[in-house]
Amino acid sequence: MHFWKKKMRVIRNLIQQSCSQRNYSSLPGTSFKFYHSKGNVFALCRIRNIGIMAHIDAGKTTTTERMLYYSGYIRTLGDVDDGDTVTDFMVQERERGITIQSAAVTFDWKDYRINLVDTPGHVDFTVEVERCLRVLDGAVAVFDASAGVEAQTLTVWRQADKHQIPRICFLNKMDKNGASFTYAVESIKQKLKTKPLLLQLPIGEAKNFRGLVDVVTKERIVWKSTSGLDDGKIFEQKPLLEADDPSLFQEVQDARNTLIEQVADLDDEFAELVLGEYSENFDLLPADKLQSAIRRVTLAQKAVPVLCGSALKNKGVQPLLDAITAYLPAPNERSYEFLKWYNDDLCALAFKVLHDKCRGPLVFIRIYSGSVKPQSAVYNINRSCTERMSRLLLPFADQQIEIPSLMAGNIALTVGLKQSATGDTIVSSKASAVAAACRAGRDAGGERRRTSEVESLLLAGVEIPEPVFFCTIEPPSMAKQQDLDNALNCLQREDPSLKVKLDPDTGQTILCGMGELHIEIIHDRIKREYGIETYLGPLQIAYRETILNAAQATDTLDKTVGDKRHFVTAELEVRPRSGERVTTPVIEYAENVIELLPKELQGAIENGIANSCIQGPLLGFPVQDIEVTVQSLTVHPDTSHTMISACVSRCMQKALKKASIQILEPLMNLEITVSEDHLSAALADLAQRRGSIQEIQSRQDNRVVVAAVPLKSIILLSDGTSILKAI
Ligand SMILES: Nc1nc2c(ncn2[C@@H]2O[C@H](COP(=O)(O)OP(=O)(O)OP(=O)(O)O)[C@@H](O)[C@H]2O)c(=O)[nH]1
Repeated sequence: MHFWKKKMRVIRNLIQQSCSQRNYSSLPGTSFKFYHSKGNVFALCRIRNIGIMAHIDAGKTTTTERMLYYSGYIRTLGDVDDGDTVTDFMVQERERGITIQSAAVTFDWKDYRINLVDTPGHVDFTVEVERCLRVLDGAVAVFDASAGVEAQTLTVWRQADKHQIPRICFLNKMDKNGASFTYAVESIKQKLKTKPLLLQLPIGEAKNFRGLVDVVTKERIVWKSTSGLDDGKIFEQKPLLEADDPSLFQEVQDARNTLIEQVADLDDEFAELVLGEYSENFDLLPADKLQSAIRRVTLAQKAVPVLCGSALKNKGVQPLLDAITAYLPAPNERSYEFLKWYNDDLCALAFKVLHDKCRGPLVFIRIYSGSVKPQSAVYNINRSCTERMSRLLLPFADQQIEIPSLMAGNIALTVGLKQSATGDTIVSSKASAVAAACRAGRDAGGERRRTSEVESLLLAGVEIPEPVFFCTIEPPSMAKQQDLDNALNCLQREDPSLKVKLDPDTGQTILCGMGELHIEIIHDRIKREYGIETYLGPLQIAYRETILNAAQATDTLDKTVGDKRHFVTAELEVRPRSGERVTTPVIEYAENVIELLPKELQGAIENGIANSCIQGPLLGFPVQDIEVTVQSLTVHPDTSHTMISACVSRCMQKALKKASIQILEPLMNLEITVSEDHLSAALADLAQRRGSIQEIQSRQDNRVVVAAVPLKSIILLSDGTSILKAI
C-alpha cells in the first residue's frame, strides 16, 4: 500500500518536475530586505529554536509548509506529493516524497522569530534527528491521528527525552478516515508515558472535521473557504456559546476543568491560585493565568500540551504556531551550565555540514553565547585550530541570506570553516578557550587536570550508532578512485552515520550505513552531485561477534630482526561484559603487571587488543561486549612496540576462540498493521522469518503486531527484492 502511494508520487513528481517547479531564484514570497532589516533584532525571549519530529509520513513537511505559508514566507502552498515543498529541496527528497536531511528555515510569526528544523522520519536517518535535537530548545511532535504513537515516534521521543527538550504534540490528519482524537491521546498516555494536556478538542473527525475548540479560551475556531480558495488563511474564531452546540459546550467545559486540575497538580503556584480565588468557579479563571501555568509545566517537562488539526486540509496550523510561541522555551529559558564559563564570549556548536559546489563547506552553528560576525577568526576546540569565517548566512532551506552579525540564541550558517565538522565546539579564540577552561577548572575545585578542563568545554556532540549494513563501492576506473575518495570524504563530513573503510584483504572501499535506503541515497548522491557512476557490491549485514564464557590464553613471540631480538610473552583473560553494550574492549591490568609496566608499553598492548577486536576470529566481524585482563607480560628490552602489539593481538585471538565466540545478528523492531482477516497470514510470515512476536494490539478495526525480526530475513527475499518495497 505504502509503496504504491510513494510510487505514484514519484511518477507524478517526475512528470511535474519538468513543467511546474517553483522558481527559487529569489527567496520565495517575502522580500530579502525584510529579513535584512529584522536580521537579528529579536530579543532572546522572542526567539524559538524548534524542531518538527515524528514517525515517517506523519505530516511534518506538510505542516512546516503551512507554517511558512501563513507566516508570509511563501506565497503558494507546496505539496509533498507534488514534490515542491520548501524544506524537502533535495532531488531525492522530491522524487521520493520523503525527508532525508533536516532543513532549517527561519520565519517570523506575530513578532516572534522562529528557527525551525524539519527532520526526517525514516529510521535510516535517525542520526539526522538527533543532531538537530541537540541544538534545539523545543520540539513539535507530529502524529497521524489515525495511528497514534508509531514505532519511530518512540525513538524520536526518547531522543528528545535524552536532550531534555520540552515538546508539544500535534495530532495531524484529523481529516483522514479512521482519525480518532481519543485513540491518539490514549496512545500518547500509554506508550510515551507522559501526561497529555488537551488544549483543543476537534469539531468533527475524519471527513466531518471542520475546526476545533480552544479549551483554554473556550473559543471555537472554524476554517472558511473564500471564493473557492481553501488555503486555511481565513477562519472564524469566536466564543463557544451553549446555544451553539450544547453537547460540545459541555464537553469543552469538562475538558477545561480537567485541564485546570491537571495543571494545578503539577504547578504549586497555579494550585494556590485555583484553590484560593477561583475554587468556587473555574469558569472565572482568566485564560492568561492558565496559559502561564501550562507554559511552566511544559518547560519543566512535567506534561505535554496536545493540539490537533489537518495540515493537508489547512486546518489547525495557525493555533499550532501560537502554541509554539506561547508554550515552548526561548533560548534564555534553557539552562546550560557551560555558559557561565564564557561570560559573553562566543560559544557555538557546529551541528551540520553541507557541501556547496561553489562555496565549499557550509557549517550550521547554534550560538549559545556571544555573537558572530563574518570575516572573523574563530577557534575550534575539538580540532585545536583557528579558522576564518568568511560569510554569515541565515538559512532558509536551500536559500540563504547574508547577515552582518548574529547574536546568541540563533542558528546560523557559516562559510569558510574548512576543518569544522558536526559536533565541534567553536569559540572566539584560543585565549577565550583557555580562560573558559580556567573558570571551569576553578568551578571544579581547581583539582581537575588540564585535559579534563578542555573536555568540559566541549559541548557534547551526538552519539552515532554503529552501522548495520555495508557493501563495497567501486569507481568505474582506477583513475576515478581519487574523486570517489574526495566525494566520500565530503559526504562523511555531512553525514556522521556514514562510515567508509578499506577492506584490508582486498583493498576495496567499503561503505557502511544505517540501512538500505541510506546506502541507496549515498550512491545516488555520488552520481548526481559528484558525477561519478559507482558500482555497489551486494548489500551485507554488519554482524558482530561476542563471547559467551571467560577464557585465558598465553602466547610468545620470539623473533630476531637484524641484530635485535624481539621477545614477548603475554597472558590474557577475556570475559563477556554484562550490562551496557560496549563496542570497544574494556581493558584491565592485573596488579603485578600495572605496577611494573612502563607507561609507553601500555599503548602498544592496548593497540594489540583493539586490533584483534576489529576482525573477530569467527567470521571477521568486530568483537563487542568483552572485558580483557592483562595477566602477565614479559618483554625483552630490545623489543619494538609493533612486536608487542602483534603478540598481544595473537594471544587475544587465541583467547577469543577458547571463549565460545558467537555471532550477534541485528534485529529490527517491527510494527505491522493488518486487518483481522490477514492477521494469521502475517503471523505465519513472521514465524517463517524467525521473528519473535512481542505483542498484538488493537488499533480501531486493525490489529498491530509488534515483533522483532532478524534484519537479514526482513530485507532480502529469496528473489533478492526487499520486503519493505514489497509491502
Ligand atoms: N489526510 C491527510 N494527509 C496528510 C496530512 N498531512 C500530510 N498528509 C499526507 O501524508 C503524506 C506524508 O506527508 P509529509 O508531510 O511528507 O510527512 P513527513 O512526516 O514530512 O514525512 P517524512 O519526512 O518523509 O517522514 C503525504 O502524502 C501528505 O500529503 C493531513 O493532515 N491529512
